[in-house]
Amino acid sequence: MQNQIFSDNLFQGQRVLVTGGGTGLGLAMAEKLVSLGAQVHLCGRRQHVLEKAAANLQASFPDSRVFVHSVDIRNSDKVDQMVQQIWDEHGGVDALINNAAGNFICPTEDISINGFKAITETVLNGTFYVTQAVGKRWIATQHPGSVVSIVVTWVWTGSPFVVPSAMSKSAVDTMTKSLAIEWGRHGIRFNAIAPGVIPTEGASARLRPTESNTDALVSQNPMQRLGQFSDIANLATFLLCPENSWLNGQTIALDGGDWLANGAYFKQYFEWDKNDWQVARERIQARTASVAQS
Ligand SMILES: CCCCCC(=O)SCCNC(=O)CCNC(=O)[C@H](O)C(C)(C)COP(=O)(O)OP(=O)(O)OC[C@H]1O[C@@H](n2cnc3c(N)ncnc32)[C@H](O)[C@@H]1OP(=O)(O)O
Ligand SMILES: NC(=O)c1ccc[n+]([C@@H]2O[C@H](COP(=O)([O-])OP(=O)(O)OC[C@H]3O[C@@H](n4cnc5c(N)ncnc54)[C@H](OP(=O)(O)O)[C@@H]3O)[C@@H](O)[C@H]2O)c1
Repeated sequence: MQNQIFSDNLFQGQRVLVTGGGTGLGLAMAEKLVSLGAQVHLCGRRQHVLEKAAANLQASFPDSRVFVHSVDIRNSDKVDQMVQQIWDEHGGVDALINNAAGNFICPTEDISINGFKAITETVLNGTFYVTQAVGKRWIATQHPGSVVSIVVTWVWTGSPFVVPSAMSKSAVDTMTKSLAIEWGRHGIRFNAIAPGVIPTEGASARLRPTESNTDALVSQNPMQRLGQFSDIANLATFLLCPENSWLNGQTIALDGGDWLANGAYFKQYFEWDKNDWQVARERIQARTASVAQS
């Protein structure tokens, strides 16, 4: 089942850095690449989460080579140190998946500047720091490379109640197109995936903190289902395949056609009153605190 679309060992000899690779969609993409022979580097802030993910991958794929890097991508110096270490100790990477992100729902008029920065400095600045640190080494060594960035369908629709994320993901979408042009001549490709809802613990806790029933999301979707890890793992793998060397500058929606049919998410939150928002905020912040302490 795992390797139905792709031939075994397709990524043998390929080395891939996955930001936010210790959980959710990042881990799903990393697992797929490992299953096809890739060496992967997982980056995230929480060392124990990364170590657990790496141990599980190594248990499932005993020949795999998985390395972890506990780094907050908002810190440009730490990002550069991580990438230099990867080059010094492992000879670099051949591909990068920009997947790490932060987000929470909040009426825009109520977001503090710190809240705005927590999201934008991760999604916009952090993505740039990692991309530049990797890309400049590829250019210096005339090494071809491929970047896949995970954005979201609200780069086309906009989205209420997640405006710092929407602004930042649009910037990453624009980076994808811009660097596809600027760095194409160095053999570096840029593409992006814009998923619809693929349930993960991290996203559900921060975007749907008070509702776990997804029936309405399923029934509104043209394909009558939500996304699965295999959906994004397969598309990321396809985009990163070195054989796809003319596939550059594209952002591909992966949502079963949902945004075409329904537009922006979160319109149901227009019904919420102050109390609903307070409850949502408390739940999101309790979740962030429990994750930080775990
Ligand atoms: C269709 C689906 C699309 C999915 C799109 C996604 O990206 S889903 C990705 C989901 N995954 C994640 O978000 C994982 C990582 N997220 C996180 O770690 C957190 O959620 C985070 C973004 C806030 C970053 O955590 P930090 O520990 O750096 O930040 P910290 O907890 O100190 O909060 C920073 C500021 O944000 C404010 N803040 C946090 N949660 C808030 C909330 N619900 N409503 C209002 N404000 C909030 C805090 O009060 C603080 O401001 P003050 O100091 O002013 O009080
Ligand atoms: N799930 C969906 O429905 C959906 C839809 C569209 C797009 N997306 C996108 O898919 C990506 C993955 O989301 P997910 O649903 O899998 O959520 P997730 O599990 O919460 O993933 C976010 C990852 O980013 C890491 N991270 C967050 N801030 C970081 C920072 N400052 N530095 C380094 N790493 C950081 C987190 O690890 P630490 O907390 O340990 O740092 C975590 O591993 C995100 O880009 C998200 O916007 C998701």
